[in-house]
Amino acid sequence: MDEAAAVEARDVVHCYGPVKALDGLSLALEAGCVTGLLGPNGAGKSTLVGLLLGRWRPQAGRVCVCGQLPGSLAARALTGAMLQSAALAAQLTVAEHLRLHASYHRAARPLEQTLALAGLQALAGRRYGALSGGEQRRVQFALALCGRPRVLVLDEPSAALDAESRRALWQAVRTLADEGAAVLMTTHLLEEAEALSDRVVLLAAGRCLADGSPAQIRARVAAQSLQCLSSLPLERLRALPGVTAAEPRGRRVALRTQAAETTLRALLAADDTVAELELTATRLEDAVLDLLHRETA
Ligand SMILES: Nc1ncnc2c1ncn2[C@@H]1O[C@H](COP(=O)(O)OP(=O)(O)OP(=O)(O)O)[C@@H](O)[C@H]1O
Repeated sequence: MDEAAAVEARDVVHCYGPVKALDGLSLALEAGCVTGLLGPNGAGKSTLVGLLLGRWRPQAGRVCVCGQLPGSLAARALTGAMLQSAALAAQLTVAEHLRLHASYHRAARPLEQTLALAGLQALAGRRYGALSGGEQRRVQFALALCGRPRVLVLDEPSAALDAESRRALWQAVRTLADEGAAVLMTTHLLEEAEALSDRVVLLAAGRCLADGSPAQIRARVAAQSLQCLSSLPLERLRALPGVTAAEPRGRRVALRTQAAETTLRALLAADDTVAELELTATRLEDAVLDLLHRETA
């Protein structure tokens, strides 16, 4: 095992009856790095999170958290987690929850610092049950970070957060990584993964399909996106040279192309009504869709 890694999974296989959720997955997470864990529904992301938290053991392979067995007291003391749902006592206030949780940790963060990182200063005295869904998510985030974890697992942390809270959460996650935490974040928001992740791991069918910085993942798909108003039907657009996908985007159509200039020439030759033309570089979302498409093709 890699002693320097904050988390290491090696050759992990995990099955639920006949369903192979993880199929020989190996992954090491470094301190100070935010890793975005991406993948379609059923890819195995939550299974990996469950293994890191010691909820279950792999049927084959090994998982270590800071050299400890996941779920052990030592590993739990070093891990903070924000899962997709949490059952917290409705009658306790935000500050009471945080004080209680901090009391489990030897080097817990001061309450004011935790409140500030999660944007909860104004809500410290409010009962948890009287908070909105997004505010409750921020409390769950605060609980995950209050013990100064060396490994922070965030399972779809932005779900239910408004745009401003989401940006604030991203900033807080960045601060925690800069302090040295190894952060693993699952998300379906590729904009979030792109904005926040130092590294992106794309899972599909329990295996790693791609692993690299957002820029490296984008570079694996030498595609560009072309949007325009066109009178051609989608089938004609899909058949243009270089085009790998065509789909409606509001009034316009979005084409993904491997050869932008060639596609553009053919498009203009075939349709003299083309308007509102816009050519953009590949976003992480396009690259991920392309990689998944190639896998299933
Ligand atoms: N408790 C369970 N019993 C049986 N099968 C399960 C169980 N939990 C997960 N699975 C199956 O294991 C596979 C991986 O599921 P997992 O929840 O890890 O995926 P995921 O990537 O987290 O998906 P999502 O994005 O939908 O949350 C899926 O095929 C799922 O149906």
